[in-house]
Amino acid sequence: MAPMGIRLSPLGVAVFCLLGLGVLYHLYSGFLAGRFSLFGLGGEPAGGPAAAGPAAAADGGSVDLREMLAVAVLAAVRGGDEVRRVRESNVLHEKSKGKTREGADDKMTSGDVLSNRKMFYLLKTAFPNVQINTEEHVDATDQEVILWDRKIPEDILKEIATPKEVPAESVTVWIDPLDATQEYTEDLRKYVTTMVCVAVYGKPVLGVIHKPFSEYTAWAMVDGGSNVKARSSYNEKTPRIVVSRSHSGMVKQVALQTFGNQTTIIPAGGAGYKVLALLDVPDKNQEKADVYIHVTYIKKWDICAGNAILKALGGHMTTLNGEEISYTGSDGIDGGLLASIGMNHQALVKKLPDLEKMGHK
Ligand SMILES: Nc1ncnc2c1ncn2[C@@H]1O[C@H](COP(=O)(O)O)[C@@H](OP(=O)(O)O)[C@H]1O
Ligand SMILES: [Mg+2]
Repeated sequence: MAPMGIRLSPLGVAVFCLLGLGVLYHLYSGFLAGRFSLFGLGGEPAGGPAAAGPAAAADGGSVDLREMLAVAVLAAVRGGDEVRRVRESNVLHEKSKGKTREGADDKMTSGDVLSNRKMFYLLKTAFPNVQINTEEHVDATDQEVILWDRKIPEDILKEIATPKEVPAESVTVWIDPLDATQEYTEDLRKYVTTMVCVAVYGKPVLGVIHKPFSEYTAWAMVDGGSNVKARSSYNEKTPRIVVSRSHSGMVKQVALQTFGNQTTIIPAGGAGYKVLALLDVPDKNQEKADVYIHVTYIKKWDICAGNAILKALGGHMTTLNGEEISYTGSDGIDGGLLASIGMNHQALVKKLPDLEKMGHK
């Protein structure tokens, strides 16, 4: 006989244990589902978001995209301060990193290097577990610990009410510390931008384009919010086409062949500037265009932020064949670029001539 008359019924113990396990399971699965809800980003690894969540939690933890946006804006502005300071000093220390495939000088200045240092270390210190790809070399012996005060600006909080958590290992950040370096060396300041992009599973999700000489910043998050919008109308029939002024290749021939001789071509520097030309940007130095076309090789840090912003606003940036661009893996893309908003993008793709037949490649 049990002492004090307490007898444990085996059935009671079993029911109690089962109930306990049920409560634990409920708490655990609910917690993870909330933490890693990917708010319609798609592109999760095989097995879906349920597979992504626990695996990622065990590895690099999660990051909040709303916080990443706050730091990305700060990084673009701080990098831009360096870009402006160097330009105003008139001591650019301009040099060539080599040649592009087409034989143009691939330039770099102190503006690129110092902006890169600020932008990279701000993002890396705030988010040590995410992959960051940047245009310029990061000097590990010249580190700068720049702490983020963890404040999310009001305009971001107003647009994006809740945190957006994703697994840290799903994220790739792309930094362009100085877009339009060629034009920067020519003192064509309006074309210059600093850019940050965050891709999740290779899809561009948030983008920041900052103009250091106008102190204007555009940002947007797919399924989140933005501080910039599309214009109310675009000319689809005879569009104004913005193209590269220093890496043009056959772009003018392509544009005229596609849209006819009545089409206006606007040569401009910087991929960031050219994406802003498609949007409603309150900057008197910003030209306006209906379509952005690029035909030569281009790097992902040049285009990711613009791609994310266009996507967030309902526009498109694809290769000239209409293929989506994946922002993981290699640094560059070969298939050219077509960017549009407020028009039928696939119809534009169909109109474009076959570049291979035009002898582009
Ligand atoms: N064929 C090419 N090869 C390498 N980089 C290219 C390129 N065409 C454009 N780019 C880069 O893409 C950005 C926009 O180019 P563009 O002003 O000609 O439209 C510039 O970035 P950076 O200024 O950051 O180097 C430029 O160097
Ligand atoms: Mg650059």
